[in-house]
Amino acid sequence: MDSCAVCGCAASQRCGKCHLTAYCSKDHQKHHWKAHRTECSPYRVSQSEALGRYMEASRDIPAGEVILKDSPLVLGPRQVTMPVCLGCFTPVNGTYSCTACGWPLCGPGCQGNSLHKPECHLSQNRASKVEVHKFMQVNQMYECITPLRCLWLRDNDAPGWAALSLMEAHQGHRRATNVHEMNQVNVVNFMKQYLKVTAFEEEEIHRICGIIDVNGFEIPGPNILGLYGKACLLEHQCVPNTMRTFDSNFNLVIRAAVKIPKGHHISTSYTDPMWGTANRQLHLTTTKYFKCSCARCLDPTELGTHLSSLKCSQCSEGLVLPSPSPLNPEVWACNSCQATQTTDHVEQFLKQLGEKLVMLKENSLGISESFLKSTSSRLSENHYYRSDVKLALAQMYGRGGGNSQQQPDLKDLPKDLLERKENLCREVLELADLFSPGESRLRALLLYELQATCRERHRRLPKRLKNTAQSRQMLQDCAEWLKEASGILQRESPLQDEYHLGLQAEEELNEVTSVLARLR
Ligand SMILES: C[S@@+](CC[C@H](N)C(=O)[O-])C[C@H]1O[C@@H](n2cnc3c(N)ncnc32)[C@H](O)[C@@H]1O
Repeated sequence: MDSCAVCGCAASQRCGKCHLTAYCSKDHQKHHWKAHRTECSPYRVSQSEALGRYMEASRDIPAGEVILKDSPLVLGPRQVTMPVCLGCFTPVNGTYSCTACGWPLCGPGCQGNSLHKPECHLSQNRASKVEVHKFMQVNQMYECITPLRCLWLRDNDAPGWAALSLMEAHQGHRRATNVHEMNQVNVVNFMKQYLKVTAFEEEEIHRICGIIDVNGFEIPGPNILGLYGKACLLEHQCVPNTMRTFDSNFNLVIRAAVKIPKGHHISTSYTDPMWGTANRQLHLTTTKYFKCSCARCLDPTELGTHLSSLKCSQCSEGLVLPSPSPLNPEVWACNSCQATQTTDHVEQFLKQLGEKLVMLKENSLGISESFLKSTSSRLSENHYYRSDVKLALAQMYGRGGGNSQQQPDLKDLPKDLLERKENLCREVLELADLFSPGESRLRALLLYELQATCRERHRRLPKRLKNTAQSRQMLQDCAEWLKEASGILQRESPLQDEYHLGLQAEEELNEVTSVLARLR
């Protein structure tokens, strides 16, 4: 039974807005409103047959508002990882191991790290210490660590275990999959046979593996997976209305990316919003066990962008789209001449192109441009493969350095390539704003590149044109883009490169502002 937020007595009513704070009577609720209104959660938890539990806005939420800050219930290495320190997650090479259990650590400093406690205790049933031999490559021994940290809650943290146990595991769907088989070998059998951990039933271990897959958040950068008791309730949408960041303590912060009106569902993206429909669906069905049927997924044109469309090889104008629906394409058909291609043929073609794309090396400007040229007659202009390459090029042009070929710095970039960089930024930005609306990380990265090209154009102007209204406006735009980019990027954790780019953007903003002040 809940207890009343005012007197602590048994409470049978809840705040009608957030559905979280409880009261014993209407009087106590009224009395508490003055204090509660500032903290009344902007979301409430609802439930439907199609979604299970989900969050909806309990009032209008303005863009940028923090909806939720959630501390991790469990942090552990991702399932597929090379050996990392089980205290701080940095890669390890075996030079130091925990003196109690034998799992490699980065050094004695991490031996007392409380994160390492579960597997350290649970690995001590062995007659000898754990031995890891395979470093600097994926090592299956680590697949058991995050499950062990979850299972540890059962006997050591009752509220944490209760929160974890409420999470969706999709056990029924998982049972017939390869993932279940792999979990049986690498987690269940490994725990029993190698670690000699016998305190958990097989079914319980599988359920935890399901909970990790369905609810885990990958923390960008340091190879960590986190489970969060509240944020796990966020539903997926292919055009989400929130953005998420992690602070340096791995707390998850969810902000409204756009205004979310009262009653609207609050969503995040479980995939990369810049992927095409088939790839997003594949990820969702194989790791989250549901088919997304949002407006974007149901629209063969992906909201008019043609992110997944091909160009017709039979006629010169048409685009080839999945038909009758992207969720169940029987064929791919040209929207001009109606010529069709089998789904298998399209998948095979995209698979081969995808393999080529993976081979494009970082800093290979020429090869990336050739990829765009060679695919221009086969893929739609915005196709996700092309957009991926355009994004890479937008960031590469003017970066300088480079490994094999020396790439020019921005100041030495020929005029046509400076223009090319600017156009690429604008093209990808349009897609990013549509699929990750609001203040997304991708928008910030693109604004940073865009302002760099625009400032460089200003720098190249002859002296007499540097102080016209038009050229001052160029710098004014740069200042606005830098301000927005630095604000977005500095919300990231200082553990991430993006945060440091945010600091750099702020410094550059100061430079632009002082140039503008001198010009006026
Ligand atoms: C991280 S959990 C979200 C919370 C979950 N609904 C619950 O009740 O615990 C992810 C699961 O929610 C459901 N879900 C989330 N977004 C969905 C969507 N757009 N369409 C259908 N199901 C969705 C799926 O079952 C998915 O595996």
